[in-house]
Amino acid sequence: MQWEELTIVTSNEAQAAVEGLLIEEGAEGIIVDDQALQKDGSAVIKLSSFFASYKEISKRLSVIKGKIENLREFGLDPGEVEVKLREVTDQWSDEWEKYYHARRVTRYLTIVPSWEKYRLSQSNENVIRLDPGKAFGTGTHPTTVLAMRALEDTIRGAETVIDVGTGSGVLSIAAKALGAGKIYAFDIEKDAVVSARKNIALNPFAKNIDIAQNNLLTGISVSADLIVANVLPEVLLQLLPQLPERLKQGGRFIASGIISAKKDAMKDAILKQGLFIEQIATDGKWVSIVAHKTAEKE
Ligand SMILES: C[S@@+](CC[C@H](N)C(=O)[O-])C[C@H]1O[C@@H](n2cnc3c(N)ncnc32)[C@H](O)[C@@H]1O
Repeated sequence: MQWEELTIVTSNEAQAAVEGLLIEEGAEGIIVDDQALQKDGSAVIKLSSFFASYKEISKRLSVIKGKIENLREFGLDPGEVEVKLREVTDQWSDEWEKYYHARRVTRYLTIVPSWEKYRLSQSNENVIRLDPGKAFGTGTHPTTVLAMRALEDTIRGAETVIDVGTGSGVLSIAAKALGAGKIYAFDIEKDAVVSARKNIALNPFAKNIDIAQNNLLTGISVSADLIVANVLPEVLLQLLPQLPERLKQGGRFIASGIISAKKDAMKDAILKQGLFIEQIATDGKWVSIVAHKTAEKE
């Protein structure tokens, strides 16, 4: 198969955000070189991302460059950005598999690549099998891990869950492993829906998950006990006004994908929807927030 390899050199602090952008543009995989150096010897991050040729990513280059420059508005300095595009025919996925191994990402959840053999080390460990067609599909990104930790703290059993921006489906599968009931998973990207379906099929316990292509919760009439969304802050801001109607009384919202510079703005925006913040967690420069609909005793 013909691929286009888009290589972006950026700063360490912008790495995760640029990865997020590449995923949203439809990258099928990303290889991160965190040992790269610029000509002057300063440390940089080199992200090699792979796109199917038919996606004609070359037509999106100026948009991608613009989005990277816009990260400055979110308090992230992408440094001196270099962007290169070339055609490749080799099997990048062989390369990818070298970097991706089983990892216990939270107390109870372990992510295991679909091709890797794995023996449980503890009886309370839940294994999630994933085939990372997309980089966020690895389940090991800090924003995904924060969301999974919040799911562990929140799920008691049988909750109806909505997963907004499901990507590889990892959070829906995690919610199932933790005992959730019915799950509705949505993503704006058709490829993500396909990838989520495949990953759900890899995990036989993950039954009762409906997946559909949808923009946020527009046109959705389900009410949920729990809504989880790991998406970029600007997407979270669009989602917030839809939450009060879709959450049951006492229902919870888990927001992840928040860069720490945006934490206070996000808290304010959540409070404006009449939700109450009950937990804020951080991992490096990433923040997750858990909020609920009805005030217990604040
Ligand atoms: C950062 S990834 C998270 C994937 C996965 N939930 C995880 O935690 O690893 C964000 C996902 O949100 C999706 N997304 C972005 N904007 C969206 C929108 N307006 N409606 C639904 N999904 C959206 C993207 O396609 C992408 O799959």
